Amino acid sequence: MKIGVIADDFTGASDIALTLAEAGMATVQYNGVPKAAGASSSEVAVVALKSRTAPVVDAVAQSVAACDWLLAQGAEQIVFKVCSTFDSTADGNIGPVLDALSTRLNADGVIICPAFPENGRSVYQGHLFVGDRLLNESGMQDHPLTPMRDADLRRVLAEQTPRPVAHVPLPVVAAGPEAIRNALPVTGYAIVDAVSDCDLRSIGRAACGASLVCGGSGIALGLPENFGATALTPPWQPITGPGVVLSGSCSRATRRQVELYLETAPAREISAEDILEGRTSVEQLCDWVLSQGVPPMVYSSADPSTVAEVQDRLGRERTAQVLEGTFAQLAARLRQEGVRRIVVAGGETSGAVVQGLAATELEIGPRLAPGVPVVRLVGAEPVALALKSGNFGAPRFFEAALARMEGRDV
Ligand SMILES: Nc1ncnc2c1ncn2[C@@H]1O[C@H](COP(=O)(O)OP(=O)(O)OP(=O)(O)O)[C@@H](O)[C@H]1O
Ligand SMILES: O=C(O)[C@@H](O)C(=O)CO
Repeated sequence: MKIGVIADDFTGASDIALTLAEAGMATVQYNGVPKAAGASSSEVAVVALKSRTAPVVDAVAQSVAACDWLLAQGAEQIVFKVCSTFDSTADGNIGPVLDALSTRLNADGVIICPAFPENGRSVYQGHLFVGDRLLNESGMQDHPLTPMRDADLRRVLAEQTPRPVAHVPLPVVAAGPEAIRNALPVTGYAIVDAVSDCDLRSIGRAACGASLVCGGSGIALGLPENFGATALTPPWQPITGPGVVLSGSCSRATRRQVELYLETAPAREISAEDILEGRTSVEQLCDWVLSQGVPPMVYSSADPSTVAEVQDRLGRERTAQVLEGTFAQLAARLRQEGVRRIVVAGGETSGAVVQGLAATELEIGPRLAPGVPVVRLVGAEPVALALKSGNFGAPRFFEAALARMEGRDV
């Protein structure tokens, strides 16, 4: 194996798996740290963790276990995949996980760059932008689990680690891989600016031979060339059968997608309180989904003020547990009942659904949108999944994804 990726959430895992698969590397996504050896034919293994919002000690333990497994499979380089909006809680988890991985891999001067220009994320003067807005004015300041209220990544990371955090500015990046390498500090980390894919390719070349790099999926754009890979479109065998959309994401892009899908398909909104007070159950939801013709949608997506009120009443963790648990159980039941196409919106929601489906391994198919591949849950009855990050995808993503799963375009 050439590249081993540790992803801090499940949509992020399929995002970077797509980048590496499109660059021509044989890529498999594992959900959680596998118990056995991986496929010997794969060049990239992406281990998807649900560690972004986990307590720090758990996030560190899971990440180090993933790293050890990847090293045991022969990984030559480890990538720590974080969100392109650098999502982290007040306690971390990016800094503490990076510290543990750096120690494990004896890495210093580690490149960190979450830029993903195709989806509007760029890093300039050490600050993260979403489109033309600073991160803390992009909507991410209201994220239900990881509100991002500072766009200066040097400061955000410095609060999470005792190690020094340096900065490699854009003019150095523009000067090419050698200039970037020369600008890396001898200890700690470097936030590296990037505003284009060309910058990311240079950064990838600069990372040739580095034991550890960290970023969004954009960080992987330039890495495959270091291993002699050439681009291709991952193949896809259509999967037909009943479909469903499960949306737990409250991000702006998802709320628009939900709004538009509501115009064309049957939908049921769920709330943590309805579930806790017995007004909604997994059984009822399952029966309702199965009785629809057009692939229906079950969603909890709500605006920031509704989310804040619910979290005040029930607590952030309890709300997340109840909603994610419902989506996970519902997905498992629906699969048993023959549902074969599942579109999931939201990273935490996707993690819960994939765990509910007990999916240990996913094959990466072609892109449905930048950062979102269609993936196949392998088995006697294969299931097509789309694990969509909250802010990714065009307004009519749900409909398009369900069609592409069965080999149609809309
Ligand atoms: N109606 C709701 N009320 C309160 N909280 C909610 C509601 N719906 C969802 N949430 C919370 O929002 C979280 C959504 O997180 P999720 O990671 O799935 O979406 P996202 O943050 O938009 O996606 P990504 O991480 O890919 O950007 C849920 O885990 C839950 O805690
Ligand atoms: O990098 C991103 O934005 C996504 O892959 C992701 O991790 C969102 O959860």
